[in-house]
Amino acid sequence: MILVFGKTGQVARELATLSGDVTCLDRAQADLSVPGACDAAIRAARPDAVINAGAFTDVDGAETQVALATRINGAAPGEMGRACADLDIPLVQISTDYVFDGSGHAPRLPEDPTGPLGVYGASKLEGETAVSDSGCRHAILRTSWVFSAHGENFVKTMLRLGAERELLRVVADQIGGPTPASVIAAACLTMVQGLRVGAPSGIHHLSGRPDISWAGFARAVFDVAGLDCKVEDITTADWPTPAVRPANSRLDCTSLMAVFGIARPDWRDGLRAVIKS
Ligand SMILES: NC(=O)C1=CN([C@@H]2O[C@H](COP(=O)(O)OP(=O)(O)OC[C@H]3O[C@@H](n4cnc5c(N)ncnc54)[C@H](OP(=O)(O)O)[C@@H]3O)[C@@H](O)[C@H]2O)C=CC1
Ligand SMILES: Cc1cn([C@H]2C[C@H](O)[C@@H](COP(=O)(O)OP(=O)(O)O[C@H]3O[C@@H](C)C(=O)[C@@H](O)[C@H]3O)O2)c(=O)[nH]c1=O
Repeated sequence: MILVFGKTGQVARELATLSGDVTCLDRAQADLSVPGACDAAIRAARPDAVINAGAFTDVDGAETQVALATRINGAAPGEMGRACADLDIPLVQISTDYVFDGSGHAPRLPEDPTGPLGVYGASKLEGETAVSDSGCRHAILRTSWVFSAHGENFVKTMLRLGAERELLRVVADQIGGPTPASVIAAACLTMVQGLRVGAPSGIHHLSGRPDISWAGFARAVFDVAGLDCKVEDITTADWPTPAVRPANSRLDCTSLMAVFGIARPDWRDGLRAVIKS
């Protein structure tokens, strides 16, 4: 059995759909903000592997809830890692493109220098380090711009706003790869299997192709949904937010193919499926 944290989230919901071998825990069963809760949950469940799909994902909210975001995204994964090391089971930790500073135009490799611009990214980077330092067999999967039919995401925001308005202003100078939650869930399961049969611990990237701006992604959403809403390209400076987002979120995903045989998905397929559902 694979134990999954973050039951109500986008990725965990897809994990539960994909596999009958997962047990997902919600906040009431394991509160990631409470020291000891993850350790106790793992020891009680005695799983064969753990996937952490739980996180504080409110990027702007993290700027003012620093301690809580850091506890959930930084300390809790470390606690999971230490429990997994003790029980000799693998851990898959999901992380984010927001650990990078967004400079330049080249796709980031897993080993490239990090430099988070905000609290969310910094807290997720702390989680990565804590998992790496825990001594467990692990895979850290950095992904980006996650969307699904459930929960909070950019696609659902665009569908809501696009149905109400004729024109939306959307930033065109932040570039990244939208990624279906279902693809991330499938990748997590593949990585668990790989780690169980000896794949090396490490960090990998997974994002949908082709890379695009948020404005371009919004246009694709309206196109697929048949919504008559225009998109005006704006700059990051035109859309001030509490947290600074990276301009270049391109991820180089080749190591995921090399180690686990997982290819970059075309996000347009996922978008059609999500909007249809
Ligand atoms: N969303 C995105 O665009 C991206 C996400 N990621 C990463 O992917 C992973 C999955 O993200 P996604 O599925 O979108 O996440 P969601 O925001 O959809 O879900 C987050 C989950 O974490 C849970 N959670 C939050 N706080 C706590 C807590 N204190 N105790 C227990 N559970 C808690 C939430 O529970 P509740 O419903 O109770 O709040 C929810 O189940 C995360 O690690 C995230 O950082 C990476 C890149 C992009
Ligand atoms: C709603 C809206 C947003 N925007 C901009 C703001 C921002 O720069 C960009 C994306 O907005 P959001 O706030 O939805 O996205 P954001 O919460 O920043 O998404 C991030 O979430 C975390 C969890 C991650 O890990 C990242 O990979 C990424 O997916 O779009 C517009 O320009 N116009 C709009 O109408």
